[in-house]
Amino acid sequence: MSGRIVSIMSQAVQAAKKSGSIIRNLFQEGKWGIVNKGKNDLQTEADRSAQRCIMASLKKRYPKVTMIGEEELDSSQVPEDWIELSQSEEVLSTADRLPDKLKNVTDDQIIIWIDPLDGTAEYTQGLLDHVTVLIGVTVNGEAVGGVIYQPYFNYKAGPDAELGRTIWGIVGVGAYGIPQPTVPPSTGRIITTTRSHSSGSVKAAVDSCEPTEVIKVGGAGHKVLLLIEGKAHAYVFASPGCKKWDTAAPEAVLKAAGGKLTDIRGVNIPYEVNVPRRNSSGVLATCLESEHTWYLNKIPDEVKNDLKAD
Ligand SMILES: Nc1ncnc2c1ncn2[C@@H]1O[C@H](COP(=O)(O)O)[C@@H](OP(=O)(O)O)[C@H]1O
Ligand SMILES: [Mg+2]
Ligand SMILES: [Mg+2]
Ligand SMILES: [Mg+2]
Repeated sequence: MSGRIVSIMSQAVQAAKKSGSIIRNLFQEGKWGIVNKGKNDLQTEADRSAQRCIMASLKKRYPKVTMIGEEELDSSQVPEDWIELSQSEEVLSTADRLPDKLKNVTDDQIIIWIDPLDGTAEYTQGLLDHVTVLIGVTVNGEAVGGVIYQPYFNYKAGPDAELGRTIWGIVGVGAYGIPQPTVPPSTGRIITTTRSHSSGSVKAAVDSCEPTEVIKVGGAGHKVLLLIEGKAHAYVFASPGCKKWDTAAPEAVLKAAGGKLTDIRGVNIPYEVNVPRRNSSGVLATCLESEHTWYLNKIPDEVKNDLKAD
């Protein structure tokens, strides 16, 4: 089954774009449908509809692949025009560059992790460029492919601007959709972290890294985009709040771009089917793989010990 990963990724790119147009339509129509899932944890009609679009689309082509989405809902019945079966030519054209270990992968080795709307808190507050759609592809528990679609990219550029951009990557193939190769900011130590889910340990970990600037924004996808774009050096989140669907796609795209994402202790995040959904030991990501150890050594042991894996 050579090329399974490329095939899935090529449809995931298209499905992410389609779900982005559903998110924009719902926002324009003011259809909020907010449900409170827990403390500081909202779900909107856009979260639900985007997930149903992505799940139903990918399930149609890959019925045997395990798919895990953030929202608990049934995606078996969706409007016909939400089913996106097209494939991105750009992704397909990279098939001959796939590393050997990603060739001949079978459906039972793959999990697709879907965060239909990352940055929901910011979405409800009108901070629209913080929102991303995340589709991560993992093989044998390792993040290998990811799509980060930013539906409101360019939304401040005037009524004629084209909205949205797609960033995708496959480890060993490369990252696409960003204007230039990833390089960190040339000066300072710029750290990005949560805007809406802070805590004592989140703050302690950021402070220990001696930042010259802290960028507090919503969404795991958005924060990793800041790294890939060379706007921040590191993403530091010493909290158990992020889940596997928050990190799978960003981790893969960042790795494909030359960066690194692990938990706050430097341990790789596992993505096998039975793992707890929470990333209970936090997130530490850097623009460059080579800078990861520096940040890891700065995180206090108390913080590392407090954030034990489930
Ligand atoms: N304390 C917490 N409780 C619930 N979700 C949390 C959380 N901390 C982080 N998250 C989730 O992790 C993602 C990134 O968070 P943040 O923007 O604060 O960095 C968000 O995903 P969603 O918006 O997809 O739910 C958010 O809900
Ligand atoms: Mg959520
Ligand atoms: Mg999320
Ligand atoms: Mg979400």
